[in-house]
Amino acid sequence: MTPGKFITLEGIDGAGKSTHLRWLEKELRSRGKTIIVTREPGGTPLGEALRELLLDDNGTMHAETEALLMFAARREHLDKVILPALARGDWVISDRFTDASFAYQGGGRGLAMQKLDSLEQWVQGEFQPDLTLYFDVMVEVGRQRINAIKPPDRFEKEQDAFFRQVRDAYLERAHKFPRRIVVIDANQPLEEVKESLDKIISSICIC
Ligand SMILES: Nc1ncnc2c1ncn2[C@@H]1O[C@H](COP(=O)(O)OP(=O)(O)OP(=O)(O)O)[C@@H](O)[C@H]1O
Ligand SMILES: Cc1cn([C@H]2C[C@H](O)[C@@H](COP(=O)(O)O)O2)c(=O)[nH]c1=O
Repeated sequence: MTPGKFITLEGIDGAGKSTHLRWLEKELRSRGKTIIVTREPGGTPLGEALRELLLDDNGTMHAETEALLMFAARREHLDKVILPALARGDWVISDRFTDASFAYQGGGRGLAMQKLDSLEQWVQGEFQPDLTLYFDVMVEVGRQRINAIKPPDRFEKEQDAFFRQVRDAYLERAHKFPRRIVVIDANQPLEEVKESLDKIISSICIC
């Protein structure tokens, strides 16, 4: 059996991940892959309950509590969804994974990256996505897109300075892991982003 692949999509809020995830799912299905679409925080009943607490716009929590809950949801997600699907030979596409913890809790909240390294090691060992598509967008553009569609959640209520730190941390991750993380310019119009994505999927030959 051909082993499955694990693809993650990352970016600041409003970068366009969810929009392009739907396109990617369709594209890979048309190539005969069995696709499991999931998200973080979430993806399991417990993870979705944690997501509600984490995104609740009236909620407050210590930055370390936030990081621990993200990794707790991830442990469950790996155990119940991601690893079993990959073992069956399915492909898994996740709207966010561990890079988001480094970007939001590390970059945005300022938690020590070594603490996140330890949590990562504890929860997933050496396991990493086969491919991460990072949708890079200017903070102002992401915010405009989000504001146009829904009221902000607890993260989306953060100031631009927070999102600049998140974006910088994502770019640092992309620099550190150039073979895994592909940067896509998501400031472009939808069709152009889709074309870039199409080229990447074809050129990296993950199929
Ligand atoms: N390149 C683009 N040009 C114009 N509009 C876009 C582009 N990409 C996405 N959008 C629009 O921006 C809005 C937010 O997109 P989407 O929900 O895909 O972002 P997201 O990265 O998943 O955000 P979040 O992380 O907050 O869920 C949607 O209305 C979508 O149609
Ligand atoms: C996995 C993960 C997520 N976050 C943040 C990033 C987003 O603001 C929300 C999820 O909302 P989305 O609409 O599904 O993008 O959660 C985080 O801070 N840390 C994480 O590890």
